[in-house]
Amino acid sequence: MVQFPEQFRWGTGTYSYQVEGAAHEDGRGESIWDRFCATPGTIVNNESGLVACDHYHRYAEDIALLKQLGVQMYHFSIAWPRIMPTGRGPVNQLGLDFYDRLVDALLEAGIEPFATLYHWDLPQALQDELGGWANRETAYAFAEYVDVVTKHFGSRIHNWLTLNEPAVTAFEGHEIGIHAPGARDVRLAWQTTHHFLLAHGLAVPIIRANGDEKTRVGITLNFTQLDPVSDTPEDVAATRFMDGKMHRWFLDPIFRGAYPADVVKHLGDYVPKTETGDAEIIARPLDFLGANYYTRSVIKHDPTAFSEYPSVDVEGVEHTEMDWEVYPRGIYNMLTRLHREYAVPRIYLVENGAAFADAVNPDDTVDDPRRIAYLREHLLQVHTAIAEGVPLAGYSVWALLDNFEWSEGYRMRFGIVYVDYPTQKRIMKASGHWYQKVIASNTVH
Ligand SMILES: CO[C@H](O)c1c[n+]2c([nH]1)[C@H](O)[C@@H](O)[C@H](O)[C@H]2CO
Repeated sequence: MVQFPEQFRWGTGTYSYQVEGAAHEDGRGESIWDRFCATPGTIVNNESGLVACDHYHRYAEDIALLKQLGVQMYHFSIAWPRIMPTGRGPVNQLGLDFYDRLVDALLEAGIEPFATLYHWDLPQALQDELGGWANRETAYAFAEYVDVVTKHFGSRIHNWLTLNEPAVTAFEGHEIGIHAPGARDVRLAWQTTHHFLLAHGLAVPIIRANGDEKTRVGITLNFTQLDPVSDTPEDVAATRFMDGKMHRWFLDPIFRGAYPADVVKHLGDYVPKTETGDAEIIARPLDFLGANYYTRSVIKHDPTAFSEYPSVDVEGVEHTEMDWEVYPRGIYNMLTRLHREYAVPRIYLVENGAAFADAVNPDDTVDDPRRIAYLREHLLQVHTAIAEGVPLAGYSVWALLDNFEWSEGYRMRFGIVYVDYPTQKRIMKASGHWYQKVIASNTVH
């Protein structure tokens, strides 16, 4: 049994496009994910976030679940297309009204809102008019949107995350093309990384100016344990590059003020175009780093590869429904690395969880022992990292609800609460009951 620190905060989360639904309601504008999902063949079963978990209407019921769990914090994202339906200019009051209801209900429930300003749902109008994140102008449009939102919520929301996982939306959305907007252009993908980071840096002082003495600002980055399939120089070099692409390309400009030289060298003339002053904007000091961890990837060299090296499947070990290896030690490695190599002032673990084939029993219960085991093993590693001095202030399990899992649609269930989509009935899974006890006792057995 391990005891977590006194002030340690427990949470969970959802994100706008994955749970809200109400895609055409109350003035919400089209997002690139609405457009992407409308393109046949992009999403399993051609599903979309049009209805999702109907959280837009059922948020009070979902906050009651948060209260039942006993969480102290709740991660959610604000949908830019609800606030500024065309991305710039006119503000949609009904969009602000929804998040007013959500935030006020969270505060009423004694739950700290952790708001992410961008979780991939760019207004489609900006994709059409500017080319989306390929255009530097979109970073400035993001800054305008951030100003509107933080002026409105700055006295009630004190924990802000500018972006969620710029690496994932940059490369899966613009290089691999399995995420919106579905581009497949290596040069464009790398250029979007710079515009995401610029958007982040532009947002930081705006959030602070519109906040108060309790305002804290961060960004959420994704981390995967990366190991070479062999110790040959080629496999080791391929792994180092992927660590550069997915981790250091974002950590270094934010915490060290420059892109990693080895990746810049590798990219050659594919390196993004930047402007004087960008590095200083991106490196504006943060109060905390949000970190997401799920799995390990074992990387191998491929002589034809340039920007993406393949991973190999590891036999004989547990995998989740996403075919992700269960590798708890990786969360420890990630946390201690951030502390050791980047001296991050404070870290929140924003997402950690697993998809398993959950099913409802005849008595309306959901047994998910594998998710409990996954969470327990990762939390034990988290505790070890904290005991070694990592400034981890809180942990948030992904996710509160089963939800729209991007290109996988609804077949992947990450929730500690089961969602029966046809009826929208919520059922707390065994893992939810287990997590409730963890929070109540602040211990993991
Ligand atoms: C390698 O996993 C990534 O870090 C990652 C995993 N996940 C994410 N990022 C996204 O932030 C969530 O929207 C997903 O629902 C969630 C589960 O897939």
